[in-house]
Amino acid sequence: MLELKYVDKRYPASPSKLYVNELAIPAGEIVGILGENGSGKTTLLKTIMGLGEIQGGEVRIDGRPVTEQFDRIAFITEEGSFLPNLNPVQYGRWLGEFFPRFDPAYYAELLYDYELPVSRKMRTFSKGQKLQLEICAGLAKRADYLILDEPFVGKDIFIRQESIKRLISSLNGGETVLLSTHLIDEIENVIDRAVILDKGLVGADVYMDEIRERGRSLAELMAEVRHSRPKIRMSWPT
Ligand SMILES: Nc1ncnc2c1ncn2[C@@H]1O[C@H](COP(=O)(O)OP(=O)(O)OP(=O)(O)O)[C@@H](O)[C@H]1O
Repeated sequence: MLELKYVDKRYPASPSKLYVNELAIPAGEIVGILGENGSGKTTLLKTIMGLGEIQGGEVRIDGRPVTEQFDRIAFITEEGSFLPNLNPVQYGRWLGEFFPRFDPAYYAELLYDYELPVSRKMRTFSKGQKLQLEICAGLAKRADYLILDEPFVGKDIFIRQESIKRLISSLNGGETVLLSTHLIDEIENVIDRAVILDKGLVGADVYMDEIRERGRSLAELMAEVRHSRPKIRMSWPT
């Protein structure tokens, strides 16, 4: 179980902030972290990963601070690996040194399944291949939490669909997936739950089954969150 309580995150010299009163995500859920540009999705995901200081509150996994359990989390970024001059085999050795649960045999199997060029430097990979390699690395870390921040940016529809399909089918049911994206139509049938951020606050937190039962769509719900935001009256000086 991932739990956030009274989390208060601010940036120096910026009016932006994130405040999460209470958010509990049981193991095994696939959760969409959604919201407009600048609503706080990346900030929330980084906070969950224990990156950067928070001004208040706590983030815990199974009752223990997230900062003591980095090995349980895999972060799959849109940029791909931070080690572009390595090839996937060398990258696998590096992962094995830093992630105690890393499973080299599973990694090799995934690289083969994804048909990735194993002896080419990662900087020569296409955006789609970089994403797929990061998915292989994330899964092979045998992490309990897979965090994907805007993984589909710059990828074509086939790579997007294939990557998400493979990722979901590779899960063993115990992993929790947190996925931020603007492509809500594409993940609507993949996620179990949607957490919609609005100006740094949780505007809605709903299960997809509930949305479907009510005959609603994610897009409608997001619009509702937007419209229920208190309006600030602006007037030009006379
Ligand atoms: N390092 C930083 N310093 C100051 N302000 C920041 C920093 N990072 C993010 N912010 C601000 O925090 C707010 C939330 O940013 P964040 O990147 O979390 O939003 P987002 O929902 O991921 O946006 P997008 O969909 O555009 O990627 C924004 O107003 C942003 O300008």
